[in-house]
This record gives sequence, structure tokens and C-alpha cells, in this order.
Amino acid sequence: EVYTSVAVLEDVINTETKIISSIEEYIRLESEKLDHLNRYMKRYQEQNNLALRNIEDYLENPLNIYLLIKRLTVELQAVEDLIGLNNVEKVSSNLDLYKNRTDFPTVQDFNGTIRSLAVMQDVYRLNTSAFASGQLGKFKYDTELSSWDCIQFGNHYYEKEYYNYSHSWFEEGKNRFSRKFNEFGETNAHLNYVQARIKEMDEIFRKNNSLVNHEDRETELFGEHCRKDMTPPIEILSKLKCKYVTNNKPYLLIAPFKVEEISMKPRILRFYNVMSDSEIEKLKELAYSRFETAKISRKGIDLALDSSRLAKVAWISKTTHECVAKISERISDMTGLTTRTSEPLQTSNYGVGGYFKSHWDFAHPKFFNISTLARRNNGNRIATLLFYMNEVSQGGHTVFPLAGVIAKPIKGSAVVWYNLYPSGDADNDTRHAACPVLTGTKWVSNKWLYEYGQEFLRPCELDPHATGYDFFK
Ligand SMILES: O=C(O)CCC(=O)C(=O)O
Ligand SMILES: [Fe+2]
Repeated sequence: EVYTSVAVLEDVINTETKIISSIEEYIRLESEKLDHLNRYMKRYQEQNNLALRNIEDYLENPLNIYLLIKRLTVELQAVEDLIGLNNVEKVSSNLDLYKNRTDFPTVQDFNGTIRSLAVMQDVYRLNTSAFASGQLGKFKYDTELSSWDCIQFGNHYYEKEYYNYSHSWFEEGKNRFSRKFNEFGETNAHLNYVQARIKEMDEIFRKNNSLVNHEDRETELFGEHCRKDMTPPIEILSKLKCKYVTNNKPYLLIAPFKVEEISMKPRILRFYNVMSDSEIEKLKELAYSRFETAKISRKGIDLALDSSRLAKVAWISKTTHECVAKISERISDMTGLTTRTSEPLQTSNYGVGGYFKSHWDFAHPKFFNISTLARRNNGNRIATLLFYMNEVSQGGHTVFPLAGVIAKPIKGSAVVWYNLYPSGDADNDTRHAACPVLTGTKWVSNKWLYEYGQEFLRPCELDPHATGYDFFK
């Protein structure tokens, strides 16, 4: 599918250009054919009218007889050939060529796009009329949805039994119908359909005596944080520090890491300027060609469920390019941990309204048999580094609903936290989500470090839930 990545859609626009040329070519061929037929027709008519004026006189002339026979044999055959000339096939085979491309959108993409836009509307509580007239957050685009489009959204919410959203979309569809925002030759049948649905839902509302809205629990949980202002309250803010960190590395004395605490519990840090613009461009390029296979190679304890994550991901190993190895070294310097047991870097590009519902990055003992996992892999995901590769124009924040923490994408920065206590116990408060991208796109890279190999770098402490241990000592 293509709607799960905005980057993939860039190519789709070029394919669309080619499709438009194909259709233009078809119209040109068909127009030529019709012009030709028109000329034949005119000649036929002239001759026929002439004959009809006085049939006997007409047939007196042997040349007319010759021409009559000619018209109805040789010429008619030519006309028939012209009518039968199949431009459709020629163009269809061209179109098929484009449609068979792996990045060509399908009807599933169309439905997926509606689904994700609906999540976006729900999370950001976008007003239906405003949304349909191109108002997305603080931006107003001059793109309008038609009556037909509104019906599609209405249907989507109807099927999910989100009746008040459904109702508002059908209402919008009705208004737009009368305001001639309709297309595809919509008829009154559409309007009747919309009115029937509205009536049906009014009935449901009347029976339930209130508006019904079955909001998705997970969406509700992180949505609340996605809508919030990102500045933490002053009493928390005043306790958070920032610092230059060298981690006892001589070369870091010259260019120390700029680190900021963004949460105390769980402890979450943001490192600034830890991925350069050229590294970002390189990673995007490497990721792009790996997006397809990435889905297949997704295995093990990646907890991402397809339905809960709307992004394309690529796994990029250290050996792929020197910049990936460099980033790995930097990660060691930042955390004081080894990357030897880590997973390859995961680079993701979010799709239309792309989001990632609340999850833990580690295999949670509640859902996984940790001892089998530990034997198979390098233990559990001890720490997460989340690199932001661009600034999202609206939305796309990372939120930690249980901790009440919001991290905004800042290009070149990385947000870092431990998923596990020094004892190896899970830190439930690290549960987090990626808010839908409202406008723009979002690129991130994740690095997950594993327990194995960290024994001496991050030793156990007496208190199993000790949080004293830090990335910067
Ligand atoms: O993109 C984000 O903000 C979070 C991504 C994330 O949580 C993940 O990939 O595990
Ligand atoms: Fe995550």
C-alpha cells in the first residue's frame, strides 16, 4: 500500500502525469477517428439527398450507380474498419503498465486514506465543515471536498458506529450537494440516500436520548495528549535541567552533547544535533529503496501491529553505509551502552495522517514469554533512541500518556529513555504513541539497544526500581 508513506506518494504523482498523457493520447486518437467518420457521413448524406430528390433521374447516370455501389461496399468497409479501430486496447495496455507498478494506489489505499483521515479528525477534533473546506489546524488550504467525498466519510463513520461524526458528514454532503460541490454526475438518488441516513441516525439519537459516540479507547487515550499544548506545567519545567555532556570521552570535550531533560519519571532526555542534515538525507535515500522488503523482514519483538501503525519502515544495518556505522558509534557515546547487541537502525516515514498508537517498545512480560524471547534475541529492548529527521508542520508529536510527557519533533535531535529498570523489570510509564501527522510529513529513526552486553556498562542496583542511574554520569 502507498498511503502509509508520504515519501512513496511523491513517485505516484509522476505516474499520474504519465497516466494523464495516456488519456490525452486516447482522446486525440478518438477525436481523429470521429473527425474522419464525420467527413464520411457528410459525403454519404450529400449523395443520398441527391438521390432522394429524384431517384429515377439519379439512377439514369451510370456513374451514380457506380458511386452508390462503391459507397456501400468498399467505402462502407472502410467506415466499419474505422469504427472498429480499437484505441481503447492500446491505451488500456498502457494504463495497465502503470497500474501494475507496486507503488500504484489501490482501492484499499483509498479506503485506508479515509480511515486515517478519520483517525486524524477524531484525535484533533476537527470540525467537519471546516475539514471539508480545507481547514487543517491553523492552515487553510483551498482544497474542498465534494458532496460525494463527504458521503464516503459519512459511510466510514457509519460502519464504525461513530454516529455523530457520520451524521455531520452526511449533513455536510447534503449542504455541498445543494451548493453544487458535487461531481461524478451525482443525482438526486445520492441526496435521497444521504437524507435517509440522516433520518435513520436521528432516530438512533432519539432512541438513545443522546448522541452516541463509540470512541476507540486507545485513540482516546493518546488523543487527549496530542491535542495538548506541549509546554509542561511550570512546577515540572522548573525541575528540568539541561547540560553539556562529554561522558568522559576526550573528543567530546571539544563538541559535547547538548542534553535536556524532558521528563524525570520516567527519565527522558533529548540530545540536540546528533544527526546531521547530510546523514538525514542519506538515511532517507537508503530507507526509500528498502521500504518494500522491510515489511517482510519485520519479525521478532517488533510490537508494531499493522492496524495501529501507519508508516513505512526500513531496517538499515551498520554495514550498509558508513554514516549508519557512525551513528551507531555516536549512540554508544551518547548512552555509554554498547550497540553490539542492538537491532539495525529503523527509519520510518509516516503516511497520510500517520500515527502509531500507544505501545511499549519492549516485549512486555504481560504478553510475551520473556525467557524464550531472551534466549532467542539479546534479551529485551533496554533503551530507545528516537531520532527526529524533520520538523512536522503540524502534529506528529511523540506522547507518553502515562507520564504526561509530550516531545515535539525537532530535526537532528534524539529523545532517549530506558525501557527497563536496572533490575530488568519493565518501566510501564514508558508507554508512548506517535500522534497523527496533521500537515506535512514525518521522518524518524529508531535505535533499540538490548540488555545483553550492558551488564558492566549498566550494572544492577540493589533497589530493583532504582532510577538513579543516568545516561550522563
Ligand atoms: O514516531 C514517533 O514519534 C514514535 C515512534 C515509535 O514509538 C516507535 O517507532 O516505536
Ligand atoms: Fe515506540
